[in-house]
Amino acid sequence: MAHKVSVLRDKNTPSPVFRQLTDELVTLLAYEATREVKTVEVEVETPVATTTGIAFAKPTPLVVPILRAGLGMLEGMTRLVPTAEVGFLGMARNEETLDIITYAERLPQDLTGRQVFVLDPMLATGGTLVEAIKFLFDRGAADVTCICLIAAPEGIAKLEAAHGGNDSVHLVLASLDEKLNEKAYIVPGLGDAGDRLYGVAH
Ligand SMILES: O=P(O)(O)OC[C@H]1O[C@H](OP(=O)(O)OP(=O)(O)O)[C@H](O)[C@@H]1O
Ligand SMILES: O=c1cc[nH]c(=O)[nH]1
Ligand SMILES: [Mg+2]
Repeated sequence: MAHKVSVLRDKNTPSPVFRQLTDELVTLLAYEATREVKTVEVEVETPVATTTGIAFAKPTPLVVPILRAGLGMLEGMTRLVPTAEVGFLGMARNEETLDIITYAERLPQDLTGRQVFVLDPMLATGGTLVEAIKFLFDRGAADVTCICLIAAPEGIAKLEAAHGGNDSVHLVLASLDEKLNEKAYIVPGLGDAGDRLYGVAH
């Protein structure tokens, strides 16, 4: 995993390779993130006999990539949990004020009892994830697991302060980096994940 993160960080890694590596990394992280997913026993008919298998418990788990950069993680996640449902949140950080603007959402109004898996490669100040988690709990989510590639200690601290007491909030990471710079970018980080994935058109 560490090797993949190193290539991801390299500013000379072009978007197609960056996308491929993001996809591979999230599948590795998703394995860890879904260890606690609620399951139920189901009867399975094999070509030979009837047996007991397992399936996701209802309500179906919900995967929520945070646009733009979270989208780069979606395929890798749905490859591991193909029967999960997918909802979308579009959130952007104002680079001057660091305020978070939620500019799009396509999510069920009622998330009562649902296990939600949030996808976002970067946890910098924590503003985006704190807001996203609040949004999901406000709609009734039972449990939120955030899958990120890289985090700064400042972002972890903000998440702890906002949701630390809630043992239904979980975080899975590929790398905990050193700090934020004066522009609130993660150091050493990988730059702006959305730009690295999709080019600079924002
Ligand atoms: O922890 P924070 O300080 O909130 O920063 C992290 C957020 O910043 C980046 O998104 P950005 O706002 O650049 O939008 P993008 O995903 O469309 O690039 C990244 O994808 C995270 O969502
Ligand atoms: O380093 C950072 C910080 C915020 N958002 C990013 O995409 N990268
Ligand atoms: Mg983003």
